Amino acid sequence: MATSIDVSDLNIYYGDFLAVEGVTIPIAARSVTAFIGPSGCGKSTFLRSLNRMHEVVRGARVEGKVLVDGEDLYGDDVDPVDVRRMVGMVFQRPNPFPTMSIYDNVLAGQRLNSKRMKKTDADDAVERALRSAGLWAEVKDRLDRPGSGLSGGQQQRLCIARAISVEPEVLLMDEPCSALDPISTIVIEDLIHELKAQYTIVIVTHNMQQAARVSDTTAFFNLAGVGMPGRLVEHGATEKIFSNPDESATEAYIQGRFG
Ligand SMILES: Nc1ncnc2c1ncn2[C@@H]1O[C@H](COP(=O)(O)OP(=O)(O)OP(=O)(O)O)[C@@H](O)[C@H]1O
Repeated sequence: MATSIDVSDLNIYYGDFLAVEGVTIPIAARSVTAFIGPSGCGKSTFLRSLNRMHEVVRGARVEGKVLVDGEDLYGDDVDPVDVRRMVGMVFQRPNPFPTMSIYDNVLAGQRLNSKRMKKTDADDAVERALRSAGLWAEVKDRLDRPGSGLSGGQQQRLCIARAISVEPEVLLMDEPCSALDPISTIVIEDLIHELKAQYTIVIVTHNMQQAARVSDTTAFFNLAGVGMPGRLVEHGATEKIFSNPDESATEAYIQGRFG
C-alpha cells in the first residue's frame, strides 16, 4: 500500500521554545521529498516529528496533526513504538551496533519488536533487506562479522537494511550522506531512487545538488530571524523550486546567497 503523509498546522516545541511553527504540507506516497534550508531552521526537528522521534527529548511536544494514510500519529491511543516501526529512520552518521554481526544488525529492529522468527524466515528477511539496500553481494560471505568492519558507505547501507527489515511504509533520512565520500554518496542516492518504488521517502539535505538529483518534491524551510521559529516557506516540484521558485528567499538560498 502506498502511504502518504498529511501535516497540518504543526507547531513543535522543546519545552517553552517554539522551534518550528505552523507547518502544513502534504507528502506524496512513493516519492522522495527533500527538506532544505539554513542551519537551525528546524528541518531535523520536523523530520523527527514524522515518527515521534523528537519525543526522546524531554519536554518536546507538538500541536497540530500528522496524518499517515489518514491516521493521526499523535492520537491518544497511538503507541510511538508502532509509529517508529511504520515510519523508519536513517541517521546522519552510520550507526550499526558495532559489536553485533551484520546479520544481527539487520534483524535488530525485529528483535526489538520481539518478533520471534524461524531461522529460515530470519535468513530470508536478512537477504531481502540486504538486497534491497544494495549490500547483499558485498556482505553475503561475511554475515557473521561485526557491522563495524564495513566501510562508512556500507555501514550506511546496513542501517538502511536494518530500517527496511521491519517493513516500514515511510523512510526518513536525516542527511544520510553527509559523512560519506562522493562515491558512497552516489550509491546511496541511486538506492534512494530505487527504494521510492516501494517507500515514501523524506530526506533532509544540505546539499542542493543532492536535493535536485534525488527528490521529486522540495520543501524550503527558513527562520524569520534569530530566536524565531523555523517555518516552511514553500514547497513544490523540485524542478520548479530549483528553476522558478515563488519566494525570493528560496531563490536566494538555492543560489547560495545565504545559509
Ligand atoms: N534537543 C533539543 N533541545 C532544545 N532545542 C533544540 C533541540 N534540538 C534542536 N533544537 C533547536 O530547535 C531549532 C531547530 O533545530 P534543528 O536541528 O531541527 O534544525 P536544522 O534545520 O535541522 O539544523 P541543521 O541544518 O543545523 O541540522 C534550533 O533552534 C535548535 O537549537
